[in-house]
Amino acid sequence: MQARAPGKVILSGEHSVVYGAPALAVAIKKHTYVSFKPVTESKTINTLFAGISSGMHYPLHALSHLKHKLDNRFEQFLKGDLPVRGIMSQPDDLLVYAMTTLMHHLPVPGRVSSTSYLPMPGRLLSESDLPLGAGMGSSASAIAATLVLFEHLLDKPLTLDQRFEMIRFCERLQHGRGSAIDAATVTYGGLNHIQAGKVASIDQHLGAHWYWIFTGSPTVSTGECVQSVREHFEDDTALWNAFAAITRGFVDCVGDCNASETRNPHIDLIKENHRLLQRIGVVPHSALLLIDAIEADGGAAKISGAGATRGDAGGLVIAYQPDEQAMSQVMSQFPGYTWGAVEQDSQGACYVGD
Ligand SMILES: Nc1ncnc2c1ncn2[C@@H]1O[C@H](COP(=O)(O)OP(=O)(O)O)[C@@H](O)[C@H]1O
Ligand SMILES: C[C@@](O)(CCOP(=O)(O)O)CC(=O)O
Repeated sequence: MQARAPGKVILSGEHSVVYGAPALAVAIKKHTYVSFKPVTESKTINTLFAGISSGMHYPLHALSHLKHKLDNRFEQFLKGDLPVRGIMSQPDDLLVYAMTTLMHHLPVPGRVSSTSYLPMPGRLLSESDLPLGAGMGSSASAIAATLVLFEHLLDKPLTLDQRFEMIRFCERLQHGRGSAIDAATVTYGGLNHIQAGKVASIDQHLGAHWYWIFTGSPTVSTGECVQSVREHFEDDTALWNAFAAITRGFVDCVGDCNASETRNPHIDLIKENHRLLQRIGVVPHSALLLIDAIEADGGAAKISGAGATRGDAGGLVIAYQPDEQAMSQVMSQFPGYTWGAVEQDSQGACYVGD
């Protein structure tokens, strides 16, 4: 039994979304796959998450306790008594928490005690095309696939909106007070407009010429980056309005631009967006060199996601370059970076099969 969920890239609106501006993000054809194999003679959920851990055993009878413990730690985080990284003890906790949250939510006839929440024992496995902490939404993607998997297993489907809310709820253990961007894109797929926690799907295709480039994991977490930007720019309404205007520009032209013969307005919007991201200090020097090289060849590029307020790696960069050869040539000057075309996935998290 397997489910999968896409990753995402943010086209516009990172950071400004925190101050009420809109954001535009797209689900991409890079997936997390989560599967479950029942093991009847066992009494645990045995995790096996490729590239994440060598596996943990979670006794079924202790799952409710784990959930309460993590919920309490989140409260401590909210009070400022615990850093966000202190909420979970190990990376495996997140998907086990997601599974347990779903069980607790479901109406179980005659449920009288916490033991009636028990799921069946077995192996919970995952593998992913998404690098962790790289601005591609790996945690929301893994949570979404886990929820879909157990919804199917228990024959209790959530509505898309319920699933979106539950992903946001679980993701808070990893991201603290993050925005709805990741939960929205992994749930609904395609292009999404996110503002003040509300999501609207945009029935358009992003089109060609978009690229993602991974410039290495930032040493600073998304939460720290957001905090540092907040300290300096929280009250700069004019700045956040300028970001908002750019995102609205993207939304206005996203479908139409594909058919246009004239100079593509994406290029100017991305350049403007990049200048504003530089102003808030989230574009490290290495990313700047790459973006300058892409601009010199007639394209445009910007940080996608939190970026980094210190350290040399800037995480994910997205580029728009109509000339495919120019893109390959410029990337040959940066052999350390992985990159590829952004392929839109119109489908959100879904069940794959038995
Ligand atoms: N394939 C996966 N299987 C299990 N857990 C995953 C997987 N991908 C991500 N996670 C969870 O998400 C965490 C990474 O979250 P984070 O560093 O915030 O990355 P991102 O910004 O890509 O969401 C991991 O430590 C783990 O708890
Ligand atoms: C900086 C921010 O706007 C986007 C962060 O994106 P990511 O975690 O780098 O994918 C924070 C948020 O929206 O929660």
